[in-house]
Amino acid sequence: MTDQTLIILGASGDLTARLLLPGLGALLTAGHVPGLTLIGAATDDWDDARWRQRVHDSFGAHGASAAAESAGQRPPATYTAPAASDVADRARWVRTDVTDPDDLRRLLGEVHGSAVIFFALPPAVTAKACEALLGVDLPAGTRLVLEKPFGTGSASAAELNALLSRLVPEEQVHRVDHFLGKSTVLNILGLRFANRIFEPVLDAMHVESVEIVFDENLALEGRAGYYDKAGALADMIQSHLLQILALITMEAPFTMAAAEFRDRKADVLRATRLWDDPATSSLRARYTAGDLDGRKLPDYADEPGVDAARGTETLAEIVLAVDTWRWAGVPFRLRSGKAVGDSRKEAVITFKRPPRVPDGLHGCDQPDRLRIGFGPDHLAIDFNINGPGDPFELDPVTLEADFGQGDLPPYGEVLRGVFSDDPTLSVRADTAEQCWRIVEPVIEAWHSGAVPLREYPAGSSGPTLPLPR
Ligand SMILES: O=C1O[C@H](COP(=O)(O)O)[C@@H](O)[C@H](O)[C@H]1O
Repeated sequence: MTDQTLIILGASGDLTARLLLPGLGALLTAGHVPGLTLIGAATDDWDDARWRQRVHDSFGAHGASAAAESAGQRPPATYTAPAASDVADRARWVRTDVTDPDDLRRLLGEVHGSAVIFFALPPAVTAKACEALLGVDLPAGTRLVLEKPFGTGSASAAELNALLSRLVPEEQVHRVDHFLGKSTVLNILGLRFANRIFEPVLDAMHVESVEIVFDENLALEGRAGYYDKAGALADMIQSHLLQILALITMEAPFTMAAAEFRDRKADVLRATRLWDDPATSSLRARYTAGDLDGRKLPDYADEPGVDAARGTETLAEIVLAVDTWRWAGVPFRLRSGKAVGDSRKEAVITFKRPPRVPDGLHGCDQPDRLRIGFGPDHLAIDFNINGPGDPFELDPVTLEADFGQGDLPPYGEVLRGVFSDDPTLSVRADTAEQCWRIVEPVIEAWHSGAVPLREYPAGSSGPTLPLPR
């Protein structure tokens, strides 16, 4: 493998310390990316020593634990293996205005081997940095890695895509969605396409509804600068939860080659739309002061850095239709909230009732369900059997299995794809635009005030929408 240089633009930020560097540390510790040089770049007046300390800290046990725990995984002891320490010891800080072509040219002069440029920047700055890069010769094979949110709507995503296509070929653009690096999310593929049991009943004939829920008991956690501009819809649904929907609904690719896998995901997202009017198919709400796990949380509007007038939602829910032969008529509820008391992170496929239960079998009307947990990672099947006691009295049972954990935390998995030039787990240009297209009627209705901003006390379960029948 040739030497590579990872340049992080916006390297002094929270994303770099909290997720990116721990993921990188895990990857290096697992023996990937030999010969890596790491360069941090931002306008901050840091030096190599300060950056190296940041890298060491994030590679160390604390950062590693945070990354692993947020992935619902058991934290490994440490990521400061010699290979990771060595990269941290040699890391360089290059003070850079990422919107200035001269600065970027100087920065790229430091590249050893091929370059990976990670934009750990807000969307507007990312676009400016890409424009500045148009005036710079990029080393052959340069990969560009972009974080969510990718644009702020389908038009700005299309503009950014057009800009990126002038810099490098699409296969060298990696739009990161770290949920695609979660082992439990990727397990959906094995569950669906490597078994005979489930796939034949995953369709509109057998499935009543599908829920994809990511309710967290985390609140704002000091991220107002980013979150207050994004909100729950863009932060979680437009990005991560639509990727999960694509994995649950896509047709089987012939091979796992990036092009085929991404084609199948794109097919199904193109067929996805809001179920009905945003007034009935979307919900937005914001937490007010409350108690959560013994912590007193302030009203979201009083959190430091929040602009209450912006009306940002901390809980969003939408109901979608997937207009394919397989799924037409099945409602998909996508929901995510912050500061929710009952932390629930799962996809639940609820099956229709059996066409007829024989007279004389009685006592239980629980529908069959397949539940895929995203933290902790597990799989459960709820169904009815005769059970103990009266042999004609039905009882609900649950078969459960814990998914084995992946070797790497989600950011490590995604970065592995970037460094090995494999875009399978990255979001393709057309898909990024489709994901905005799907939520745009909701955004417009929310902006026009057609859907009121509801409230829920922090620590409560928050409001929900009735599912269409
Ligand atoms: O990208 C994000 O994801 C996290 C949830 O993912 P996890 O891997 O940390 O469980 C979410 O808390 C955050 O708001 C969002 O930006």
